[in-house]
Amino acid sequence: MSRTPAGGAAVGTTPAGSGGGASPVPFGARLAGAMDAHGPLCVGIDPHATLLQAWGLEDSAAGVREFSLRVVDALGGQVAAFKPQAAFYERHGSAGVAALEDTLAAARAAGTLTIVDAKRGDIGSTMSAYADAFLRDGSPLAGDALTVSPYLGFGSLEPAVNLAEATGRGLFVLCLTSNKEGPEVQHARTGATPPTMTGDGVTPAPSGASSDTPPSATPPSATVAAVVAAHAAAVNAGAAPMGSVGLVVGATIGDAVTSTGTDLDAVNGPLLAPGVGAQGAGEKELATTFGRARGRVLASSSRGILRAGPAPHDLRAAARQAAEDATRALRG
Ligand SMILES: O=c1ccn([C@@H]2O[C@H](COP(=O)(O)O)[C@@H](O)[C@H]2O)c(=O)[nH]1
Repeated sequence: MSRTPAGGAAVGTTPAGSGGGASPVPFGARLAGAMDAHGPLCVGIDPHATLLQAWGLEDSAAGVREFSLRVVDALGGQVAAFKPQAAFYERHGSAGVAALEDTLAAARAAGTLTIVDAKRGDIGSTMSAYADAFLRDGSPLAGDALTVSPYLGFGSLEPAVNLAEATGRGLFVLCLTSNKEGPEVQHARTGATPPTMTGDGVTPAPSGASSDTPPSATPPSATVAAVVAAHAAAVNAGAAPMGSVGLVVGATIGDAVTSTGTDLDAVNGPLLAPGVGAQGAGEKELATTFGRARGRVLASSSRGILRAGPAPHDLRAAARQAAEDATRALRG
């Protein structure tokens, strides 16, 4: 089978680590260009066993590789981004991880941005190793961005934030996830005070009461999601057209942005919105969930598009429809 991209020029998406020596174009700028060129849609590559079977492929590393390369062949150069889900590759061991590497290389060759959905997070010293694996130029597992978990504290992500900035890559930090179990953690209130912005930049949050606060006053209480968003806002301050540290905010979360007091307007970074398609969110949810931040939303659908395969023209039709729906909802 030919592995030539199906066509369509990607604007402003020069992959990170593509050489040249000059400072890399930041991920936020590259993603903004790709969304303008192709619409605000990310196609998830999730080679579920059931999908492999439906496509006539075996549930093996070879099947996962073939599935993924067919998706890239059909849609490369035509959508803003691909989001391969690492779990579906890792379940096949080292050969599966090699299939993920091949998928990332094929997407890079097709000129389409990749978000590796691996949701990594650990203490800072270990986070450095994850950053090295997924964000370093020349690493076979490096895409253009990585999903990360802030639940060891946002500061533990610093090695990833720093390496992403140095290499023109991006992060998507879990904030308000699309699953129904997320609120028990993400809506919880915390004694931590979010970092606050000043005209000159970022001021770290005070650790205790300020001198004009009565000692008995209860410290301000923000939700976990609001604190995570405020940290991202602090990192992205001043970036144009937007910063490179985005958030994961599911399209299925209803009014949780408002009810948790999460200030998405201030984030100034991309918002990856899974939950479109198979999890039930559509045009209406995309239009109503993100408020004034909707222009920075990248809608993400995996099974909703992949189920249309394996014929390339059917995949393309499903992706085109999803991109049109997302464009109407988010940019109309
Ligand atoms: O909050 C989140 C974060 C990540 N995901 C991932 O996105 C895809 C969704 O797949 P669909 O087939 O479109 O439901 C999957 O890889 C999840 O792990 C999410 O759904 N929600």
